[in-house]
Amino acid sequence: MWRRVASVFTLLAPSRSSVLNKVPHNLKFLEVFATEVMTPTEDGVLSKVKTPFITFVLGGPGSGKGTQCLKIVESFGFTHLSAGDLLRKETSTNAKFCDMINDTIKEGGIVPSELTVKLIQGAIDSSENYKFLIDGFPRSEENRSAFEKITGAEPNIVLFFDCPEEEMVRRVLSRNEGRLDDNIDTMKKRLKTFTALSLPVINYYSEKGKLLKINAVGTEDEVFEQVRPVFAKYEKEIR
Ligand SMILES: Nc1ncnc2c1ncn2[C@@H]1O[C@H](COP(=O)(O)OP(=O)(O)O)[C@@H](O)[C@H]1O
Ligand SMILES: Nc1ccn([C@H]2C[C@H](O)[C@@H](COP(=O)(O)OP(=O)(O)O)O2)c(=O)n1
Ligand SMILES: [Mg+2]
Repeated sequence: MWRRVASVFTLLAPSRSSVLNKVPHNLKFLEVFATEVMTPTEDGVLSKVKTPFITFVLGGPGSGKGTQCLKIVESFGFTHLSAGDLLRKETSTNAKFCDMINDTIKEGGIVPSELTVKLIQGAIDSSENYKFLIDGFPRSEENRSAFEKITGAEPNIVLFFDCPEEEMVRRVLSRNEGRLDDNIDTMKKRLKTFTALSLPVINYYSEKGKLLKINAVGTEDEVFEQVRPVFAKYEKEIR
């Protein structure tokens, strides 16, 4: 019998009730790509459960992360969680943080990690899926360490969309989604933030051997032809 583990974040952090810590503590199951575990149900019967498969999707602003995530969802059935989308949604539902989030986004900064991790954790926990694309996160070492500390989890793989600055600027300025950060002043600040805070995270995963670098220049389909084999390789873990 298949069932999804109750909550991703209960798998590794026993003090919190979330899917990631339903599996024995410190097992580092995400690194060994285990996708099924035997877990006792309330009546004591052992049943197979799927463990989460987490992909971080990184790249500068306008590099095409969101666009490629939609294609990955279509082909491989992932749930797409964009940190930016979660924060923008929060501005319409949470009056307390609305101004802080909007100001940070407009200034090209990064929202305090605790809030972003909480939103990601909540979205994972309320999903029935077990495979997730976490898009635009972690964007700083602080983001990364907060995620690890709060959830006890690590990504299975990390995609990095590598795109020249001029191309990112061109794409952002013609994105036309009415976003308050899609203007040249914010974009300049975002590129500085990317270099100063996000590139170190990308280097961290590269050194760990988890980074899969994708050339983001080309048509959407051409870029996806580089992405597809990455997930095809993990077919056993994500089917
Ligand atoms: N390969 C591509 N070539 C040209 N334009 C693209 C490509 N991929 C995405 N875009 C466009 O560039 C803009 C930014 O893409 P998006 O997916 O929102 O990037 P990100 O999420 O990394 O900021 C969007 O208007 C999108 O339609
Ligand atoms: N981990 C994150 C992700 C996004 N944000 C904020 C700051 C970012 O500039 C905005 C927009 O992020 P989003 O991923 O939607 O932006 P792009 O798709 O890369 O253009 O949200 C954040 O503070 N922390
Ligand atoms: Mg995006």
